[in-house]
Parts: sequence; structure tokens; C-alpha cells
Amino acid sequence: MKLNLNIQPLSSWIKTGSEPLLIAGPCSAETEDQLVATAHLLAKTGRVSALRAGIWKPRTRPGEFEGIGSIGLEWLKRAKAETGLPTAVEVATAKHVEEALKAGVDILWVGARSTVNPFTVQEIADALRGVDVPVMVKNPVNPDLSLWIGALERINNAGITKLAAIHRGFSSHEKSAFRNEPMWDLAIGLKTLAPELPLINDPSHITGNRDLIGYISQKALDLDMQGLMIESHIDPSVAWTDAKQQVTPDALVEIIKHLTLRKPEIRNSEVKDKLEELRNQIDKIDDLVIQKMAERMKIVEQIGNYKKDNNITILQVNRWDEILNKRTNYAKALKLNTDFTEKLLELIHAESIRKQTEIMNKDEAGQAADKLTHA
Ligand SMILES: O=C(O)C(=O)C[C@]1(C(=O)O)C=C[C@@H](O)C=C1
Repeated sequence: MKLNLNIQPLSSWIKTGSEPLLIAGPCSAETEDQLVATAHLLAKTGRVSALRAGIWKPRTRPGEFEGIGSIGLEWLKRAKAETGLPTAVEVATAKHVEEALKAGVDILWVGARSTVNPFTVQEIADALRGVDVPVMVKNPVNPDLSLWIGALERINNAGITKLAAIHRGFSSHEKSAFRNEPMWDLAIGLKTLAPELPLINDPSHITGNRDLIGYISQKALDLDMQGLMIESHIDPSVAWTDAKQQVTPDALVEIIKHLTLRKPEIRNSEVKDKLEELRNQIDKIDDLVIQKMAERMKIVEQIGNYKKDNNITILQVNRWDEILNKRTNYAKALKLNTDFTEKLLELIHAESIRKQTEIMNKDEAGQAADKLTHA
């Protein structure tokens, strides 16, 4: 089911001419000179549609630089006046919203640490009621699509129709090359549920490493995301926050120059025909896969009944182990990715267990339901 969001196109609130759409600026506004000088260099590139800067910074531990605060809004005003770049800041409280709007900030964003908390998001949404300002909502720090959607809905329900989502990656305790795991599935999930909602990628926070920004940006564009938000600092080596993931405005241009822009629409009729032919083949194979799965589940059901009559446990570790080994080896020989094969088999096995659990407990569940209805 699609989400019921009331959204205006991106082009109604930000300059979308030069692709990819780029929002750039320092992680934090540190000094007036640093912010204004960075803004001038970014404006000079001719590629940037809005200037971002953190004024209020949520830090994990106390004692770190928590943002320059409201004074930074004055610097942003000056940066905008001198460069013509619209400005964007993160807001985390109703007071931030009020101050940012009073200072004429053009775009607001809700950070990942705020998106996790519906109370915070609602407070921000209430402060936005009756205001016509674009708002971008970053994904929550934890990989929970519902929380992300919930935050977007709260802001949208407050009357904000100039809305976008920002994909900045998710916390994970697993060791990884990234600061925040992209978990692309969640971004694809959001795009599938709300195709009209602009989705902007934040490769700076995903990578935590300027050398990987180009790679993630390309992948985001190939997944049909509408723009990029990249942290850029006049001199990243002395940045007060997130130094490793910031790039100079010159380096930013280099990254952008190397990106290949691809379109979701297929215009060439020859390409269209060839794609259609291949997609027809996929349709047939997918139907077969589903058919075979249904057949497999019928057998799983028979085994379930047999296990029930003979008091045999559902889980059969040795058999499962044998299946995993045999099938992954076979899949490997057919050049299928092992990780994919394992995930697929695990999914099938989980469904078998669900199905057999249902069979095992059918009578008990039925009796419990009877008791309830006759109580
Ligand atoms: O072989 C069984 O006992 C089954 O019930 C089938 C099946 C499977 O889906 O392949 C399901 C559960 C068991 O843990 C092992 C295998």
C-alpha cells in the first residue's frame, strides 16, 4: 500500500536545474569567516542549490562542541545575502524552529537522532503548523522504516507539503567500512511506498570518510535518488566536527564531475523493446519460483502433520544444516552469491517453521479461541 502524503515537487522549493541536485556546506558553522568563506567558494562552483550548516549539534557525549548556537543564524543570513544561496539548518526543538524561521532560514531538516523520537518530531511538527517552509527528514539512527515514515507523516500532517527524506545511513554494531550502514533496502522501501517523495542521499554521514563519498553518491543516483547532501568545509583539516568526512568545495566539484547521471525513463524504443523481452523472461521465471515455493510449502505442511502425529520436533538441525551446505555449494557452482543464497534459504526455512508451528498448535489455538468465545 502506498503512503498517503501530500507532496509538492522538489522544483517548487529548490533550484533543480544543475544535476545532481546538491546541498552542501560545513558540518558545523564554526566562525563567521569559515561559514561565509565556504559559502562563497560553494556558490562559485555553480553546482550548489542550497547551503547547509549545523548550528545546534546533537553530540553523543557531553563536552564535545555542540554547535555555535543562535549566533550562527546571523552568519547564515550574511552568507545568503552575499552569495544568494538559500540556507538549510537542522532543528531539534520547537525553539530551534522558531529561531530558524525568524532568521529567514529557507529549509529545515530533522536529524536522525530526532526522527527516532515521535515526541520530538511531534513538537517540531506542531511548531511548523501554518508555516510554508520546506522540511527534510533524515532517517532514524536505527533501521526502522516505520519510524522514518511516521516522522514524515507527522510533519506532513502539520501542513508541510514541501517535504523530502534524507538517507544518511543507520547505526550498526557490526564492523564496517562505513560510519553508518547504508542499508539501501530501507531507502528502496521508502521510495516504493512513496514514489513522489523526493529522496536525498547524505554520503558524508554514510561513509564518514571523504574517499568513499563518490562511490556512495553514484550508487544513490543509480537508485534514482533526487539529490545529494554533502558536507563541505573551506579547510576540512581544521574542522571542529566530522573532519574526515568533509571535502573542500574544489574536491566537491571533482566528485560531482565524476558521477554518471542516469534516468529512470527509457526513451530509446530499441532499448525499451530489448528490456521488455528480458522482463518477460523474468516474469516467467518469477512465476515458476512462486509456483515451486507453493509446492514446497505443501510438502512442508505434510511433514508438519506427520511430525505432529508422531511427536517429532519442528526444527531438525541436522537436516537444515545439510540443506544449507548442499544448496549453497550448488548455488556457488551456478555462480550465485553465497550470501544471497543463505538469506533466501533462511527465509524459506523460517516460513517452514512458521507453517509447521501453526499446524502443531492448531488444536490448542482453536480450543483457546473456543474458550474465549464461550466465556
Ligand atoms: O525436513 C523437515 O523435517 C522439514 O520439516 C522441512 C524443513 C525445510 O523447510 O526444509 C523444515 C524444518 C526443519 O528444520 C528442516 C527442514
